[in-house]
Amino acid sequence: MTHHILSLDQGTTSTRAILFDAQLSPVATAQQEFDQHFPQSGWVEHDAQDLIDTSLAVMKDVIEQTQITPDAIGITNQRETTILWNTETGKPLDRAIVWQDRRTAQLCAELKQDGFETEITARTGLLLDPYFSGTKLKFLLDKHPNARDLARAGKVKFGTVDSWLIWNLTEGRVHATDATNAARTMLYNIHEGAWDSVICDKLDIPMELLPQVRDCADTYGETTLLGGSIPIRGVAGDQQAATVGQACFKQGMMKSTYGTGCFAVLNTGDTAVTSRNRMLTTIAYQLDGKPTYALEGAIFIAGAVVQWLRDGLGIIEQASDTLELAQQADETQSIYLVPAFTGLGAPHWDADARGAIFGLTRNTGPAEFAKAALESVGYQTRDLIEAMQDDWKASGADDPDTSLRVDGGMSANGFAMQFLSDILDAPVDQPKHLETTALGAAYLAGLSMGLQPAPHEFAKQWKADKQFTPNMDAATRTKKYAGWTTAIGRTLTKD
Ligand SMILES: Nc1ncnc2c1ncn2[C@@H]1O[C@H](COP(=O)(O)OP(=O)(O)O)[C@@H](O)[C@H]1O
Ligand SMILES: O=P(O)(O)OC[C@H](O)CO
Repeated sequence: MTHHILSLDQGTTSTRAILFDAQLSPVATAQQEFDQHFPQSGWVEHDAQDLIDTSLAVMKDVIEQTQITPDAIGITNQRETTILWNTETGKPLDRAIVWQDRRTAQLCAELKQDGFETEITARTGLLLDPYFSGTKLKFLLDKHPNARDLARAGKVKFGTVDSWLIWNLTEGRVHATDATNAARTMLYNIHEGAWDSVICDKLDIPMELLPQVRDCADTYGETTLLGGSIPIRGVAGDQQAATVGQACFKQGMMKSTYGTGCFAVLNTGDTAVTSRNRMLTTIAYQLDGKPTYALEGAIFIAGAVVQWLRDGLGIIEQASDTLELAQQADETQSIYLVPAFTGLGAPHWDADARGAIFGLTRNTGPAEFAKAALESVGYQTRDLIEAMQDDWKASGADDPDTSLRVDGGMSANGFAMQFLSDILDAPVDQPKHLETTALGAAYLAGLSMGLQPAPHEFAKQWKADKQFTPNMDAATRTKKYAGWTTAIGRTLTKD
């Protein structure tokens, strides 16, 4: 009998549901955007109820479109975003603090001065940065003075978005997260596979409020809110779900997702590789109680630079216009756009850097801007990949895979992907369905139900729809990348 899995992808700007059939082909899709709240400079919040409402709406939509009740649900989500709620009222204590929110920068700086970053990295694989949940949670507990006592009495719980969704979908019966989401909280010891009491003590976080950590393919209760009783059987953070969806199951394999930002993940297998280049050590996925580790690099601005060309400069009408425009650019101009609109992420981690453009002449126009914007994504990816590969080789491992699997909205841009291949001097592989995040969550749920084959069998089904191969001579590549390195050097606010 054929079966269907409903994948829920709760992202930063929108919530999507995709119903997959037994072959993991998409059957129906629904999407809803929700409001972003910016109460102060550098603060980003979501109304936690919006995340529930849009999730229920899109899931009901695909069920209504198809009249199919899915066999299971897989959840994938924006990571790190922090929610605290009262278990008696079911209401959040505050708005969700989103991963992009920088309000705890000062607290992180103080903890760094105390020398606490070494502890954080050794235990969690992360850096001491406001990006992660730990200091956001401390902020919320400090703001609501009785929250700690209520937490100790089991009346206040914490969760990343996955836990909040599971709690609501199971109507308060299950308080759980998966290992990949836990690994982004800065409270989870990725080596021991347990919440870390030293970090929780330091941040004054009562451990009673933390969710139970489970595998990515596991049981997460059932929901009766969509008609019938549907089990939740797969959970992973969105970048990790994309790693699964891209079938990067062997160590040395890499994927890079190009949405608003870009997140590159390198599977390092059983080894949690410590970075000497300020990359993150994280969990790619956890199956049968066994974590598979990864190195991760995050670029905050990728497709968002194209949005800026459209909404900020008004030089294009839609994102895809950049392709033709970039092809018309004057080859003799060397324009570098460093899109540090919200600082620079890995490997620089310079929160104070701001965007810059170099090499302008009187002949510079929209075409050169478009080209420089698309190229900036390739250059930034090379920065990440070189840092991760260096870490990987320094760990004594064999050379990593040279090919890069790409997905996400911006990977539809042929100019950007060809330049990426040129500047990396490596093949860039694109699968047919770019919705690999949702696919990964559906696969995990199917695996847990026994409806999908083991990872190595699933990996055989992965096919590149398009491959970009390097077509740039070595001298040009070296010269162009040297120009980028100079541009970055002139943009950074610190050495
Ligand atoms: N053809 C294209 N060329 C360049 N950028 C694109 C193209 N299509 C989409 N994008 C960019 O990709 C992003 C949307 O991708 P998506 O995967 O939906 O992102 P997210 O999940 O972060 O919202 C936008 O920032 C948009 O500017
Ligand atoms: O929701 P996205 O696709 O922008 O992904 C956000 C990341 O999970 C943040 O770490």
